[in-house]
Amino acid sequence: MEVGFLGLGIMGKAMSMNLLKNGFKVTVWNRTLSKCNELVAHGASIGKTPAEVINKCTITIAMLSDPAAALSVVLDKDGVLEQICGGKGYIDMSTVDPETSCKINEAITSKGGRFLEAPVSGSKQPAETGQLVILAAGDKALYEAAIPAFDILGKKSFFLGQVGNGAKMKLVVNMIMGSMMNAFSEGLTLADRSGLNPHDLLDVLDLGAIANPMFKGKGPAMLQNNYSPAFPLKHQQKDMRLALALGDENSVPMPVAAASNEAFKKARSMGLGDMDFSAVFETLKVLKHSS
Ligand SMILES: NC(=O)C1=CN([C@@H]2O[C@H](COP(=O)(O)OP(=O)(O)OC[C@H]3O[C@@H](n4cnc5c(N)ncnc54)[C@H](OP(=O)(O)O)[C@@H]3O)[C@@H](O)[C@H]2O)C=CC1
Ligand SMILES: O=CCCC(=O)O
Repeated sequence: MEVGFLGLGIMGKAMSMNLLKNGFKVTVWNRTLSKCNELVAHGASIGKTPAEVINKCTITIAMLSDPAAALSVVLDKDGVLEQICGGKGYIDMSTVDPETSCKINEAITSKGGRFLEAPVSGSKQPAETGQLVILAAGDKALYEAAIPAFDILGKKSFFLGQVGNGAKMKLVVNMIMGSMMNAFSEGLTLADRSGLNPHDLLDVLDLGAIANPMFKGKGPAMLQNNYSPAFPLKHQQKDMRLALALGDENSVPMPVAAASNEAFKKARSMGLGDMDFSAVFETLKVLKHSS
């Protein structure tokens, strides 16, 4: 199967590499074109523009940073829209809001193309090992055509109905995750400041009802001030902001998420946006120094 792939950041690089290693022919494009070189060394072809990739491939996947990037790659000059047509499918796996996804759907389908949104749960390592959870919605026939690729990329795919539902599910999940990361950071800080060993807290948490892979995976690195980015903090803050907007639209009070968003904004203002989202822990250390 031949697929196009637009966006070779942390996730896109790992996902397209995984497709290549599993026998797919892949044509890649990235805004910073030099990032295509490593994929080419593993057998990928390059498209010089998104339009060129769409022209070559029946199905093209995108994994881009945010709503502005997702819209730009479709609508701007040399973008997806210039070449999309009947018989071609476009799958956006970026995390965006439902409105952005609906706009892209309208643009693609107005040219006769098929559209599926398919954001993912899971980070850099699950992307490398094909263990993502795929939250698809939109064109069911395109979903079925993409299953061979989804089976490589993920451990489970959900089809959630109409366009927007995948985006909503992803935002709800990441809203919970961002709030948990803040509670975890506060817990580690409280343990330390009240005279406990935070490593003991990690052990206690791991044996109880709130044990989870995020605490287990990120906790030891956080205690070493290691925030090597798997999920960049700027993207987590973007997801909190988009989830809060979804809460506004649906009149859902979300004081916990709102407080977490403020903490991520503070971390961004401290220059931590490109670090892993667990670097929100650093915002609490600032309080210590200033007290
Ligand atoms: N990292 C993670 O753990 C996860 C991330 N996600 C989501 O996946 C998406 C990608 O994340 P990730 O790979 O971590 O992000 P990165 O920041 O590593 O990569 C972002 C990608 O978007 C491209 N890009 C940014 N702005 C534009 C633009 N205006 N036009 C064209 N391309 C643009 C970048 O190109 P360039 O190289 O030129 O900058 C790069 O390819 C995000 O929506 C994120 O929320 C979802 C699940 C997990
Ligand atoms: O959007 C990023 C999600 C990261 C994760 O699920 O670990």
